[in-house]
Amino acid sequence: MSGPSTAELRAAMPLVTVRGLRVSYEERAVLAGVDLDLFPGETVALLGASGSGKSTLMKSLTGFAPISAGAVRVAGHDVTNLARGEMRTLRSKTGQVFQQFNLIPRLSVLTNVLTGALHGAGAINLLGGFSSAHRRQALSLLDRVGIAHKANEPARSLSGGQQQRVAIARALMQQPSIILADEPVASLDPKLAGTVLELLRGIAREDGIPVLVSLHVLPLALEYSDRIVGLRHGDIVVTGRTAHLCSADLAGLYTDDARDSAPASPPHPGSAHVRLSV
Ligand SMILES: Nc1ncnc2c1ncn2[C@@H]1O[C@H](COP(=O)(O)OP(=O)(O)OP(=O)(O)O)[C@@H](O)[C@H]1O
Repeated sequence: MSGPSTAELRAAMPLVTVRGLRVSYEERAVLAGVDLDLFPGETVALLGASGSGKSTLMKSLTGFAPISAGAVRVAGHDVTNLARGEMRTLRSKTGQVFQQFNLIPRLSVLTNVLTGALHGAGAINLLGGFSSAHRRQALSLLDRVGIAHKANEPARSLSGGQQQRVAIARALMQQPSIILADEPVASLDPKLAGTVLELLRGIAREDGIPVLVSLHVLPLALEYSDRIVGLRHGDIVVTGRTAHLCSADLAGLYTDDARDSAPASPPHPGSAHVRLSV
């Protein structure tokens, strides 16, 4: 199945709009004025060396980073100015997938998926347990990620790749408007990594939601994303359709330099400052 065309992506309204985002920790700028749009149905790979600001950018989308300047809108919410109670709504719409899966090991696979419904809060009666509708939904999601046969096994008995599928099903239980996956395959071997990224990309397309996935392995980004955004010292220095980029365009993200860890603005002369049209 082919991905959304450029025209289709452009026609759609971005679900995420970030403009001039600055995040500082103890007066040290970690994001130095980042602009980003995420469109429905696309998988965007976020690349950059360790400490370049990938996780901070993701945290900024859910209000977990100390934003000092700029505008961040996610699914209609102004993250820099959330009304009372809006933070919970925003986070309930944001499916998150992590490197270490973050499952509850002793609980069954099915129960782990059901915990995704807790983000919706009110609908769940914790004392009474989950509704049969939620159970049916969770089972159907486990089927979708190819792991329904493990529903009653404790999560700890699953392999890493299987656990990440459970974590993805849990994220889908939230009926998310967006999925943020922070190094979701860093603990998996390359073959499993590919299948998990293929799954995420399929979800983006089928459900028409953006998936933002941070990765450390260039070939995986080049194979499993529609668009690439490369951070260097808190600044986006490479961005473009994946089909228009190659490893050489991205190498500058990882070159050493003599800088301290403060963000570069303007970028270091040796860095790739590539902007390709979407
Ligand atoms: N809570 C915090 N307090 C102080 N500094 C922080 C905090 N969180 C992140 N930083 C700093 O911000 C910079 C960017 O961190 P971030 O985790 O966003 O990088 P990253 O690109 O995701 O790195 P990695 O690939 O290693 O996960 C780093 O220098 C980090 O030390």
